[in-house]
Amino acid sequence: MDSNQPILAPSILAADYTRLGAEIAKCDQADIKWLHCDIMDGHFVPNISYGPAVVAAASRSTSAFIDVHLMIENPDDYIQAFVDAGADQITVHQEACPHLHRTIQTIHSHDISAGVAINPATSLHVLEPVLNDIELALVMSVNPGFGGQSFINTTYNRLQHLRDMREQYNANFYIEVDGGVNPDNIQKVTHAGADVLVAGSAVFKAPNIPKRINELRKRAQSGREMIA
Ligand SMILES: O=C(CO)[C@H](O)[C@H](O)COP(=O)(O)O
Ligand SMILES: [Fe+2]
Repeated sequence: MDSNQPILAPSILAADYTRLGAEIAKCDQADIKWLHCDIMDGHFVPNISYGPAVVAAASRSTSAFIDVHLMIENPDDYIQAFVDAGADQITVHQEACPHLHRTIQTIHSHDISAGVAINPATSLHVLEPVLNDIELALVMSVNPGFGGQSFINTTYNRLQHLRDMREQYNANFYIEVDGGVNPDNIQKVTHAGADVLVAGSAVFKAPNIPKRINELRKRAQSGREMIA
């Protein structure tokens, strides 16, 4: 973790796929640092999104950090494919990994960052064994599988709790939040402790994408400044 500024990570799940390069170029106009790619397999989550070919295309079209969120069963089987597609970080779900340390080690063996995600109903305590091994913890604020869902309000307390756990363990990972982030709640989300904000619909359904990104970032920063 090397930034004190909140990071906005647009999720291309909500982009217009007929013009993906142009949509990403609009994000680059607002100088995005991270781009979030959502992989869904129809098993771990009840929806299918896209695979490594789309991640490779996205990666070729921007110099942003490619943040891959695997909502799939048996993620170990696909790590190599997403590394080859240009992933700078791969996040797996704790719920999909019976041998979590091994999966994290496999991701690290490719010299990229490793993240672990948890669903809204999963206890934060499952992260304790790996808090000192990861670069990112992803707190889902919706049940994964679809864009455009409403933010679950219990997430605020979970973010505060995870921030306390990070301090207690003297750990150094980003706290990312994903699902239903919008201009009305983003300030409260960073105030609760999130460092990285994924936003799909709030970015790509906006009439002016660069303007919306700047608005979200400004509000995120003001929430961060409210932390004592
Ligand atoms: O992982 C995800 C869904 O499972 C997406 O990253 C998330 O839903 C972003 O979309 P939105 O901002 O529209 O909620
Ligand atoms: Fe995601």
